[in-house]
Amino acid sequence: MKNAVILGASGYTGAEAVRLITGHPKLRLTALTGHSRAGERYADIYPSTAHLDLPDVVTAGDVDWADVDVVFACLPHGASQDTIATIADKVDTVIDLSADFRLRDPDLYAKTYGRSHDHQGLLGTAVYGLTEFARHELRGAKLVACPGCYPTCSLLALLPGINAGLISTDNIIIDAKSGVTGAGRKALQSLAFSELSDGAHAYGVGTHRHAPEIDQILTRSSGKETMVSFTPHLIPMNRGMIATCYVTLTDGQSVDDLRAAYHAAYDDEPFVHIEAAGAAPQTRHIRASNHCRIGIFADRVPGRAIIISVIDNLTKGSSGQAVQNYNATQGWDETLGLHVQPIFP
Ligand SMILES: NC(=O)C1=CN([C@@H]2O[C@H](COP(=O)(O)OP(=O)(O)OC[C@H]3O[C@@H](n4cnc5c(N)ncnc54)[C@H](OP(=O)(O)O)[C@@H]3O)[C@@H](O)[C@H]2O)C=CC1
Ligand SMILES: CC(=O)N[C@@H](CCC(=O)OP(=O)(O)O)C(=O)O
Repeated sequence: MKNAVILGASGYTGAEAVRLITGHPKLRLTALTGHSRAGERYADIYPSTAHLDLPDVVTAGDVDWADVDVVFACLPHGASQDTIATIADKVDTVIDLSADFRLRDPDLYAKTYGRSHDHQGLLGTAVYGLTEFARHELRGAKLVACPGCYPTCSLLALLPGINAGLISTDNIIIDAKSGVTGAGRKALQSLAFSELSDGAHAYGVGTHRHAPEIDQILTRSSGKETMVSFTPHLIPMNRGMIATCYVTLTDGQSVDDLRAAYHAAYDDEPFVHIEAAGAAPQTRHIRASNHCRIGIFADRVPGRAIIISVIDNLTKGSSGQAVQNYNATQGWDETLGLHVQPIFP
């Protein structure tokens, strides 16, 4: 057994990490941290866990780091890099769910996140953990930067086509929608039921911080400087996310070629599935699971295709992928702890 600590266990991704890790056969939770909720019983924060024997919530400063093997950091960006810098040499592995170690260029990080990156030595050691495309680097990694939820959903939809040279890097358009848990558990007027329960809106139009993250990976994969058009929306849904990607096929390529490339990339993957031709993926088919479903369509505009991807933002989009990444660092079966089936309906 490995001893695991969850930083930010009082938040939504932290709670999802608790749900998954308590079902993991090789992980034992030894500490849970919070910020404003430190000092509380975990069951008072999440009553659904009352039947579990979980540690009380403490601050990161109160954790006894002796014998801790792995830390799942479910903290806001900024707080995450500062906290990880104080513990990285005390534990074997840090799996960071925040944005702090995703962007390779510290200047781009500062521009995107409005603060400096103060731990650039650590930044240089981080592996970008989009598991399906990072296995070799993940094995033995000490610090893993889990991708953002929108980048996970979008990149799973785009990378097989980009890697096979079937999709042009020009004019990629990503239209994405997220459930409200994507914004975390904080109490904000803009996240109130009365503000959100019966409407939808775009946000971060032309400016969202996940666009440079997607650009970075597509540029690295294609070898061509790539910039995507990316617009996220908030929709009245609790958990789940959908990314509809409009792409141009490279000369002479067809949607059948595209489908063949996606099957080649994903048919052996435990968590990524291609829909039958003509079928569109639905968020309710992956709800509360680590699965991603992808639909591939010809556009009515000749030479263009539409690729649609769905994930659960709290599972494949954050804590599920985090557990999958830890399994990969250890060389374990990647599905350990992740046999949670989609909740339906
Ligand atoms: N929600 C999602 O779908 C996804 C989130 N992420 C990323 O995961 C991270 C966590 O997100 P999420 O769980 O949604 O957020 P929440 O707001 O739900 O939880 C944040 C957690 O961090 C703690 N915290 C807040 N401020 C500080 C601080 N200054 N120092 C230390 N701890 C602090 C909170 O403690 P307390 O509640 O006790 O105050 C809470 O435990 C973020 O970086 C987010 O961007 C990534 C992918 C998807
Ligand atoms: C609905 C909603 O607000 N979603 C969040 C994304 C959550 C996420 O993945 O953010 P990180 O990059 O910080 O990990 C947002 O758009 O900022």
